[in-house]
Amino acid sequence: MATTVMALAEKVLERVYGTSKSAVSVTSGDGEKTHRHTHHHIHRIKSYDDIDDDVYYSDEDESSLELIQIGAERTKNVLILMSDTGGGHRASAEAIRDAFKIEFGDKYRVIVKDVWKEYTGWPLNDMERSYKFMVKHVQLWKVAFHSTSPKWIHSCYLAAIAAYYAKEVEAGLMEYKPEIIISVHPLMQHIPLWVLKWQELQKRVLFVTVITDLNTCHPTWFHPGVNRCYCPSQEVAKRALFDGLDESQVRVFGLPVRPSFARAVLVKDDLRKELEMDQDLRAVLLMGGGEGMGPVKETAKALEEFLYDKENRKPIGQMVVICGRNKKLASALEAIDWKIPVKVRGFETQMEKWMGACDCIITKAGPGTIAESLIRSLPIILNDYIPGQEKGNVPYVVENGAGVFTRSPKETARIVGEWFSTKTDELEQTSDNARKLAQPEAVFDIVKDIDELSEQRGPLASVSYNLTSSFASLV
Ligand SMILES: CCCCCCCC/C=C\CCCCCCCC(=O)OC[C@H](CO[C@@H]1O[C@H](CO)[C@H](O)[C@H](O)[C@H]1O)OC(=O)CCCCCCC/C=C\CCCCCCCC
Ligand SMILES: O=c1ccn([C@@H]2O[C@H](COP(=O)(O)OP(=O)(O)O)[C@@H](O)[C@H]2O)c(=O)[nH]1
Repeated sequence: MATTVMALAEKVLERVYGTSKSAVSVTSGDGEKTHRHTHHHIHRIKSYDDIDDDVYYSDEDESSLELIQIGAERTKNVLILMSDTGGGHRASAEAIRDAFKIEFGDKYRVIVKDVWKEYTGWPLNDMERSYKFMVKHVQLWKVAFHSTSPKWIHSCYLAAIAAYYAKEVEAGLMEYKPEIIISVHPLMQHIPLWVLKWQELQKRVLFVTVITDLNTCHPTWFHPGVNRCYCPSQEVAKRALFDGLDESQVRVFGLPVRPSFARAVLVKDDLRKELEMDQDLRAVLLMGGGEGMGPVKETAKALEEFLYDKENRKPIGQMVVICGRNKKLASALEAIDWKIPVKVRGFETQMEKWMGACDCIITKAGPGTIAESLIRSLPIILNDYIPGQEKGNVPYVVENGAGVFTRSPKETARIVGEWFSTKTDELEQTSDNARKLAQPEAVFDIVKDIDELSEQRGPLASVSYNLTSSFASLV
């Protein structure tokens, strides 16, 4: 069934492209090629057969058109496809970009893009809002996640979308002339790969997927047409093999976390001074992903009770609450007159510092936050998860002894209270287990493997966009 649908999808694309491929680009009055965005910006770009070996154009920030002079060793373009559905995909994309820079300097030019948002129309360009709505109405997300799991169902949806937007996606991909495309999002395999296939670029452009879910990920992550599929855990690798990927395509290095987490040496005492926290009291970090989701307020109130020694009228711990983009939550918490030292913060850009300054963390089961906490050896209390992709993160943490799961704010606060008083040994042991599970080098292993793959393809000259039959024939 799935094969039939894939074949149908290809037919749809064939229809879309047909024989006349002139709709993507138009020729301006002066004879130069121009290229039209769905945003109605018109960018002047060179067609690929116009590109000579020494010079190419880049308009990375959309406003400036810069001319890049290239020496003997040309910089390779890497395009990372992501979407801001949750905070994790962007964090992983930025981690990969930073690791490329650290490992290879100017050898690669890395661009992080939400091609759906920038180039297509509804509903793809509005995924963030739709996703937020769906996870708020959690049953709706559960049905959408599970009902789209069979390959033939999601292939149908994606083929329908491709029929509308393949050309726009193509324009988005081609604008950056990538030699390497990295997808860090479950819905960014199929359509880009179809586009590459139809442009006969599949053999020249390296396409890899970096999965950012630790266990029960959606099957759209797995596409047999990729050069590599980087899985963060053995559980995900098993699913990839089960879904038809070959062992040679699969690598398990861990979830990519920003180098500022992986490589920085941070001293707790210094961090507490810098962040103006109490120097002596143990500290708990409370958060709910990039959007500040889950029972954060209730848990903060319960923690206040359990971290206050009523007999001696003094706190036994302090608390940091990071609300992410949830401004309503931040202002509600700021208005409270706390009995213990509390820091309420909005969206923080230096999470590694706040994590480094604390002794344990309470969070929903977001994979990014979990991987970062493990690197900082933080015992984890998971207090919520999004059905589907985050469900499997709970056993991943609990069965490895790196934390516990409870939905009850009171129970959560009781555990923290004990960790900070009578059960400090348990806190230490859980912290050790967390450290053992951490994979701080994952992001570097991933970029090194991509570099190796790209080197195996030979010098860039042979990969350059010297196209005669494919995209060049569009313009
Ligand atoms: C009775 C039948 C009803 C069927 C209704 C189905 C209608 C289809 C509508 C929606 C499609 C739902 C897609 C499900 C596939 C999702 C794959 C997945 O795992 O997505 C996860 C990401 C979010 O990333 C996760 O975020 C987490 C934190 O929040 C965490 O960080 C984790 O690591 C991340 O992986 O979700 C998305 O990006 C989904 C966005 C869906 C928005 C839906 C809006 C509609 C827009 C376009 C329709 C696209 C339809 C394509 C369908 C393809 C089928 C898969
Ligand atoms: O104020 C904040 C809150 C969260 N994050 C980061 O956002 C990501 C959240 O990803 P996760 O997968 O945990 O959950 P999501 O937000 O995708 O649901 C992690 O890298 C966090 O460190 C951040 O940088 N600043």
